[in-house]
Amino acid sequence: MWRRVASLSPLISHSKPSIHNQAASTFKIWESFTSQSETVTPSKAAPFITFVLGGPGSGKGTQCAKIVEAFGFTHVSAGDLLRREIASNSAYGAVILSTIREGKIVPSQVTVQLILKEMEASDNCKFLIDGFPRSEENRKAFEEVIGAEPDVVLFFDCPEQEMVKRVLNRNQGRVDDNIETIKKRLEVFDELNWPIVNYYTQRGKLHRINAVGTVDEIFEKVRPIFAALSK
Ligand SMILES: Nc1ncnc2c1ncn2[C@@H]1O[C@H](COP(=O)(O)OP(=O)(O)O)[C@@H](O)[C@H]1O
Ligand SMILES: Nc1ccn([C@H]2C[C@H](O)[C@@H](COP(=O)(O)OP(=O)(O)O)O2)c(=O)n1
Ligand SMILES: [Mg+2]
Repeated sequence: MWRRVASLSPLISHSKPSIHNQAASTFKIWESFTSQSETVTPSKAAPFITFVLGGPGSGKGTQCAKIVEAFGFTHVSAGDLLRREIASNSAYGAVILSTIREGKIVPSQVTVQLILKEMEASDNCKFLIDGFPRSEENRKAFEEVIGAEPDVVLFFDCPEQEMVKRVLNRNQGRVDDNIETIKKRLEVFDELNWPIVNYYTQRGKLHRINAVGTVDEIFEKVRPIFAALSK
């Protein structure tokens, strides 16, 4: 495992080394990495982070499962973490539920803390952060709290009509998988997603993937991105 991660390390970049070092102390994995190889410098041993963008129903979760299987990432789904929070009747649960039901975005502070906790609890160092960031506010909050930028950003680009069709057929009993909420989610997505896409395009990190096709066809476009990194 370490060798694979070490081989990914030349592609790992971090824009704010000082904040990163500060946040690094919060990662158990950081300590284990730095003690595992004498050739590894701290900046190379940081977590390898992939953000997974795309509208509702674009296939993020489905492709994440394939990436986990093929490349050993840990899947951190922002939506799943928020739904877990609702189910646990936590202090934030009611607010999260009404926000999701309205098709809006939960305050970044809440989501980033949940993501951070999940990353801290993992022994893995390769993370797929699915459904995040969904706004510039999300993106900035992550950078401030975690102190690192993603190494790779995937964007599953899917026509609205196809996304609506998939969400309505999803059948997972989700409160937001109904036509009224989907319309709102698509409006929010259209309003907030493009600045994020533009930001990571400018930074040379974005991989735009046409999300129309079978699950396997789409994964064949995803695979080379990670295969190249682990060479
Ligand atoms: N390429 C695809 N073609 C058709 N249906 C798909 C495809 N990928 C995923 N699905 C289905 O569409 C629905 C939404 O997929 P999901 O992975 O949950 O998307 P997201 O996480 O982006 O909302 C699910 O029911 C899933 O099985
Ligand atoms: N970064 C995030 C991710 C999800 N949410 C909320 C709002 C989203 O509509 C719901 C569901 O997110 P999820 O990623 O599970 O949704 P899809 O898989 O794209 O259908 O959670 C959020 O507020 N902030
Ligand atoms: Mg999903």
